[in-house]
Amino acid sequence: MSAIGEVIHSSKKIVIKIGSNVLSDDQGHVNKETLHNIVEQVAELIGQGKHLIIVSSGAGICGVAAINKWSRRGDINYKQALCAIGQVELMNAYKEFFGDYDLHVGQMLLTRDDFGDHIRTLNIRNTLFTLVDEGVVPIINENDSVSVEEIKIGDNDTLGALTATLWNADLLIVLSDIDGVFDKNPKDHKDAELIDEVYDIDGLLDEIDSRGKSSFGTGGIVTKIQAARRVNEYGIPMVLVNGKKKDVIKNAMAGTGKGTVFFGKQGER
Ligand SMILES: Nc1ncnc2c1ncn2[C@@H]1O[C@H](COP(=O)(O)OP(=O)(O)O)[C@@H](O)[C@H]1O
Ligand SMILES: N[C@@H](CCC(=O)OP(=O)(O)O)C(=O)O
Repeated sequence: MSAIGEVIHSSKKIVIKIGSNVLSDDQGHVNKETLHNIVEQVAELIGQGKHLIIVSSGAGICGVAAINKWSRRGDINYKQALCAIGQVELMNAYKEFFGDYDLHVGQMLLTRDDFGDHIRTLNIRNTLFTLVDEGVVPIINENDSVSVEEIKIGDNDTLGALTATLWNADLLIVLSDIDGVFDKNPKDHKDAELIDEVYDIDGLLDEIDSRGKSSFGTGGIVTKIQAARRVNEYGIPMVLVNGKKKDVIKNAMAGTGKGTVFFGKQGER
């Protein structure tokens, strides 16, 4: 079996982070086919007895499509208003699609402060454990409408990693719009080569060109690598695969398909 397949099979508690570009089309409408396929795969994992938490981006871009204006407004109050609108669109889609599998969803909107406060982290943990124990799928996003610069987490790769460590997950899966980490941006370079296993993150950062990100993305590949570093420090591996590809998790488990798995030094074999 492939390393990615093995790591997903052997993990019981999994956090899946889904990027804006995976969820929305070029105009910002929820990409229903892709999202439904991801939900189907999550439902299947739950059916196999795994515990799942979703960290979902996409509020901002779904807000643009929903209200059909303000897309070019740079002012923070408009950005926050768009997230308030788009978060509803996003959750409507999740509620509808998980409903097809008789699964309920619960929304949690968090800020950086929540992760720095002992009582709040305890409450987050309690809520997460209760939802998951009761078979409900928690869907987390940053609380963008209240997150001014000073208290912002800033990107959901980091939020995914913070969630994975807080919940003591066995694995973080990041779904983006690329097949994994390459030696250079595959969107700009046809000859970019995929790196399928990473044990040394400092070495990786020295080795690759990490410039550029997708149109709606926030952090690019750098925040994904930082997220890997964060979870690897706790002994949690991270898998990066292309969430736009149909059945990507299923195929990874079957040993087909591409991706990068970050084991970190602790996972060195
Ligand atoms: N070396 C690299 N390997 C893979 N992707 C890269 C690399 N350098 C830059 N990128 C860019 O990072 C993007 C993914 O990050 P981002 O746009 O933030 O996505 P998401 O919305 O999934 O968080 C890719 O679309 C790609 O253009
Ligand atoms: N919280 C923001 C997403 C921030 C973010 O990190 O986006 P992405 O890089 O697409 O994962 C939103 O919902 O629009």
